[in-house]
Amino acid sequence: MSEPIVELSALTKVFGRGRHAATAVDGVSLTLGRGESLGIVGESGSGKSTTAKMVIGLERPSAGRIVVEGHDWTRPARRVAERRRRGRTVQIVFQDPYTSLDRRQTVADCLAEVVRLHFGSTRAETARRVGELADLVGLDARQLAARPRALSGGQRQRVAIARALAAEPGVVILDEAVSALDMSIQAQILNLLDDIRRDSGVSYLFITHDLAVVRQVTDSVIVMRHGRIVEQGATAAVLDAPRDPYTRLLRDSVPRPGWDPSAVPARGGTQ
Ligand SMILES: Nc1ncnc2c1ncn2[C@@H]1O[C@H](COP(=O)(O)OP(=O)(O)OP(=O)(O)O)[C@@H](O)[C@H]1O
Repeated sequence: MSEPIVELSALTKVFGRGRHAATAVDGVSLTLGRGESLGIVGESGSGKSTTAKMVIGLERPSAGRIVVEGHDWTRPARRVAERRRRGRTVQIVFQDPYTSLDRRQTVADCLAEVVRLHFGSTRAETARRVGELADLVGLDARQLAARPRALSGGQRQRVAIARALAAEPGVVILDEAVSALDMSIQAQILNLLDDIRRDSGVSYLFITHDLAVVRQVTDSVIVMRHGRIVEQGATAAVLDAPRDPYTRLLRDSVPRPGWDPSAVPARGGTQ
């Protein structure tokens, strides 16, 4: 494996207290290497997003350790400079970028803001970088001048990806980032993400419930259930010959030619 960029050890998150305590993430350990793409799959509520939120500091771990680029990120950053450094190192793209884009800002202004924040660039440098980012994700001049409401879902997701890349991060977490897009747009965005990774060496943590997406864009995969890792390994090996009954169930639940829904065992069968 390449040099580790994110290392999680026995990461745990318990929401609530006493009788109301619920363990959302239960002792998750994983390593993401520089330039690698790691998938986290599992059904709704299995703890995928909570794991991601702990990495970017949106949730505080109850136990365990987070190390990013060799620095301990388990505790929240106290100083502004440290918060900014962390924000620059790991970026996240959510399923619905509309909620996280400022409706009053043009796309160009939105990207320029991030470039200035992280690099303090001059106007000319910022404009040049915004142009590069737009080229990278395939946004044209008209789209750069538009506000988010005038863009399609796929175009907005390109903006969200460009904004994440504007910080020149080592890691981008993609949390169901292509789930809301129709199949052809999804394929375009996945190809784009693949090209960007090859050219820039960025690492992806790819959170999804969609095994077809995992197969297309990840090198290795982790399968989560009830907050725990039930299986992990190289993506092709896990998907072609799953060892865990839950992974088999996930795989067999995906419709494909000749698929027989009646052959998928009931959930209880995997307990
Ligand atoms: N802020 C919170 N307070 C209490 N419980 C929470 C909170 N956030 C998440 N949970 C619970 O933690 C568990 C894991 O949720 P999480 O969102 O991480 O799952 P997920 O695998 O990402 O699901 P989905 O694919 O639906 O987003 C769920 O049972 C959820 O209800």
